[in-house]
Formats: sequence, structure tokens, C-alpha cells
Amino acid sequence: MAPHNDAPSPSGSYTSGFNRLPSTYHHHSVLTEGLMVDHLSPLEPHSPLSSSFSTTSESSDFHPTTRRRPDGIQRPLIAGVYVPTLCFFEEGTEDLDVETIARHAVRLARAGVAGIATQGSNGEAVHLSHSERRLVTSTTRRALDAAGFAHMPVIVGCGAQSTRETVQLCRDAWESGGDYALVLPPSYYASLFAPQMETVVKYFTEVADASPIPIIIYNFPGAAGGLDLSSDVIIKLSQHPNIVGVKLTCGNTGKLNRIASATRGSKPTAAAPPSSNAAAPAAQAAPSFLVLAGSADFTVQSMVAGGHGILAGLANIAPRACVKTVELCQAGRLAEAQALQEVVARGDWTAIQGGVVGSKSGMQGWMGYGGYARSPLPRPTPEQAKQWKEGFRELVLLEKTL
Ligand SMILES: N[C@@H](CC=O)C(=O)O
Repeated sequence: MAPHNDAPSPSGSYTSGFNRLPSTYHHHSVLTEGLMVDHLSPLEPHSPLSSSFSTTSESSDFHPTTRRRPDGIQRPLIAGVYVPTLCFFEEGTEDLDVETIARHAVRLARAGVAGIATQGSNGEAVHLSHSERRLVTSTTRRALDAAGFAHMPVIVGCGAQSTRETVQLCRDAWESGGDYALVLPPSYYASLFAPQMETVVKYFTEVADASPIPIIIYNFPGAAGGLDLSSDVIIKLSQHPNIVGVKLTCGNTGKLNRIASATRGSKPTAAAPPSSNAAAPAAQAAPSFLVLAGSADFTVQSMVAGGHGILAGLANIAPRACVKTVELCQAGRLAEAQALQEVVARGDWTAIQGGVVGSKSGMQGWMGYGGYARSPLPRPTPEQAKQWKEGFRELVLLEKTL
């Protein structure tokens, strides 16, 4: 059957758009890249992967989600809330503010999230050089380890316009301590792509073949020139042994339902990680293919449709509210989940409209850190800053009660 888009995509118009906490994480705020990555072991030799999508051709002792890093720690993707972290910059120089990057990751981990994603849409990946991307990821990994969250996975945004650069970003991510790569399809030359998504399937296949870390497909038409991957395409790609999940920012819960249903039990699953701290979610088996909502405003809908959680920017502002919504769904307490979801969805509307500019401004207003996005994104006027803060009021007040 010819692949087609699952139209209409109700939320295809998403666009993405937080100076200091008391320091418990001490290192110089602008560390050299060498210092940050030196502690990491060199790239592990690639395990054999099949580009013919045959899961039966995998070696019996290999599955990407059970693969051990050189540090020997397994970080399977469990159900729950994943946070595409905001990236923080020094106010005057716009250099990376690694101290805040580290402290923010630890704050989220302590709130009970399942994982962190650097360089998602909220992480201003497109504003970062390759070396800065490596520094953000290694800083995040090191901060989590130091705070007792060594088992928490770090997902790294790796999408680029060429297969070659995407593979390089996946290798950089692995070397910097990333466990999974979140990959947005290329779209700049989409009008030249082969019909029926052949170019996109080839791209993901070749990236997954070459990447040292498993791939999570990122379907975000609003950030990919309208390119919207259908359930047919995503289900086909899910059969690749090194493609282990999807983030659906398209908002299409019908598509999500089809993918969750088709991929359930499709691959060997990893054992649950040991709980390394009191804030960690209860041990649970990792899904064979992780299906995540790409925005917090349709958490309940996604969970009811067979999804496993969210990878959503709003969790930067209100991680506990997001975690609680997912947990209530998991417990089958849907009326309570729905009541919470309504507040979350209203707060997400502010995050969706304000993108990184509004989210950082709101975070600065409520949490005292956040700062500004990198130029040329505008800095909010005092009046705009007040509006972004107000937009999060209801949600932040709820968050403080959780
Ligand atoms: N609204 C989205 C944007 C990117 O996927 C989010 O919540 O992260």
C-alpha cells in the first residue's frame, strides 16, 4: 500500500519558541569541550545491524535498548515524561551557561521525569555549533551522574539536513554521553525527494544503520517544512533494530494509536533499570517501541490511545504536573488525569505560542532563571515578560502543590 499521510494533522502548526539557582553543582561556567568529554570512553565498535529490517538477523546478544555503554550502565527507555531541556546562555556573551544547564537537568530529574533530551526544539539546537552540542550533552550527563541519576537516559537531538551530518551528530552524541538520538527528517530539499517518502525512509535507514546509538523518530511537521510522516512510514521504520521510538509532535492521536498498536511487543524489551533514587519512577518494563506525545497538551489522549508518555517542552516549567498526569493515566484514574490535563493544556498553550522565548521568559519570572534565547530571537519587552509569566500562573501554582 502506498504510504499516505494520516491527515488531518490537527496540531501541525506548532512552533518552538528561562538567572540562576543557588549553586550546588560546581565547575567553571564555561568549560572547554575537551575537559567535558575527556572522562568519556571512546566510541564503542558498532554492533552489526541489519538494514533489511529483519529483527531475526540481530545477533542474539544484541539489542540497542539493552546495549551497555562503556560505563556499564543500561538506560532503557521506560514509559513516562521526557523533557527536551531548554538551553541556557550567559546574558551578555550568549556563551553556554553550563552551570544552569547542569542544575536545570538535576531539578527535572528530582521531579521524577524518566529522561532528559538535549537539543530538542526547546534546546535551540539550530543555534549551537557541533562542539557546543557536545558540551551541553556531556554537561547534562555529568550532572545527572553526580546527583545520583546515573540510570537516567539522555536523548540527544541529532537531525540535520544530510545523512552524513546526522550520522556525525549521532556519533558526537554517543561520545558526549548520549544514549539515544532524536532525529527530525530533513526537509530543506523536500520538493526534490523521491515519491512516497522513499527518501525519508532511506535517510532514517542509513542513519540507523550507522548510528552508534538507537534512533527515536521525531515527527514535527511544523519544524520540517510541513513534512508529516504517516503511520505506515513510522511503522515500517520501527522494524529497524536500531529505531526504538517516536515523538509525535504532529498531535495526531489516530496515528499514535495505529503506531502503538502495530509496534506493541514487536521487539525484545529491556529490563527495567534499578531505581537509583527516591524520586525515580517505580521500576517498570521498557516498551518494545516507545511511542510518545510530542506536546503536553494531549497527554491523556495519547495514553488512552496506547502511548507511553510525553517528550514535551512544558515539562521544563511544570515537570511534576506532567509526571502526575501520566501516572494518573497509568493508574487508570482518568477523571483526575483529565482535570490535571486541562490545566496542563492551558499552560501549554502559552509554551506553544511563546516557544523558547516565552518559555524562558516565564521560567525567569517564576523560577528566577532562564535568561534569553540566542540572537536573533528577540528579548521580550517588560510588558511581554509579564504576559508570559501570567500565561503560566495557573500551572505553576498547581506545580507548587505537587
Ligand atoms: N510543543 C512541542 C514542540 C516540539 O516538539 C513541545 O512541547 O516540545
